[in-house]
Amino acid sequence: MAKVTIIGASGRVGQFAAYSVSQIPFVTKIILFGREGNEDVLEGTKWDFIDSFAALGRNLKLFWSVDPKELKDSDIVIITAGIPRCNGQDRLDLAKKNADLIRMYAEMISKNAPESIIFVVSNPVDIMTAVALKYSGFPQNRVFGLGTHLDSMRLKSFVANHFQVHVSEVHTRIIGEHGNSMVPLWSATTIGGIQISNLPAFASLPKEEMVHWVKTAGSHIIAKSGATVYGPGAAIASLVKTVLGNENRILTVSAYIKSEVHDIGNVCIGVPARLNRMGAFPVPIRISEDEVKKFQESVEKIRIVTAEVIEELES
Ligand SMILES: NC(=O)C1=CN([C@@H]2O[C@H](COP(=O)(O)OP(=O)(O)OC[C@H]3O[C@@H](n4cnc5c(N)ncnc54)[C@H](O)[C@@H]3O)[C@@H](O)[C@H]2O)C=CC1
Ligand SMILES: O=C([O-])CC(=O)C(=O)O
Repeated sequence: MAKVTIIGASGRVGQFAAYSVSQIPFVTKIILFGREGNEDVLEGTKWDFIDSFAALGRNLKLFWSVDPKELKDSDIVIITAGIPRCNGQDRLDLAKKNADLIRMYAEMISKNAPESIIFVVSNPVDIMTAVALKYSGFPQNRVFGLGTHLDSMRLKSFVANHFQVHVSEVHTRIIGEHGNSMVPLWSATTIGGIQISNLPAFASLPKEEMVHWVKTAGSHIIAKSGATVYGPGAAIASLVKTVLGNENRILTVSAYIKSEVHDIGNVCIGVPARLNRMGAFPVPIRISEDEVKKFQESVEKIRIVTAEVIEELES
């Protein structure tokens, strides 16, 4: 039994995330939360969802609301509200615009659902996670972001295709910024449990092309169809299932690190974290020298923008 609230439920990502979350068997209540003025969209979406539940034989309660009091007793609140980037923009270009909104929602959640877990999706997700952490006042484990989970899934799909294996045979991850400075961890990539560099086919793996694709996947999709929707929605639901199902899986989310990766810390960024009913717990890891260097660069980039955004919010 779990209650999930989706803030930004009139938007593209919010809607498909809500739909994907509605397929998790133990989710019994969903609130489609939106801003005033969007009541019609939320009402229409609610009835469309209810039709889908009838068709699929799902039995759960689903409401929409613009009233913060309805956040009460949410187990997890997903924030998808915010401006998306347009063709040609970088995710970081959204930082200052979306920060005010995330601050407002973090304070709202803290007041109305003080025991919940906050799951941030809005971009730039690492910085918005830091804003949500600061203004909710929640402990670090109870605020995390989608981070590089979707990037890791994108890479996994390419690697599986190259090796002609099922995606479940591939364990790989990308850490760092959900953006240009992301760092693929080949040192932590296995296929069927075998370290990828021990497989002869690794030599012909077009690693640079693959990583380039992962870095540009979002902008490519936005240029062609206007928005990324199904990838993020499914990735969001799989994290919600992991958290609320207390699965203790290790997935790569944006979380506050202290010193888990080679003593680098005091920032919210994509790292492997154990996810369970208490939230996200970064796992201490050791990676190759080259990966540490790139991760450090990614961290410093995010640290600077996070500090600028928080400074502006405080002024
Ligand atoms: N972290 C990730 O991997 C991903 C993040 N995103 C991010 O998610 C966010 C939403 O993307 P889409 O759903 O495509 O956008 P959208 O434009 O379809 O929906 C935006 C939602 O935010 C709400 N919103 C916008 N400005 C608001 C304001 N001032 N006050 C209250 N609500 C406001 C809208 O009402 C709507 O519900 C964007 O920031 C986007 O970049 C999207 C895909 C993946
Ligand atoms: O690219 C975007 O702006 C949306 C996003 O974060 C993604 O799909 O990775």
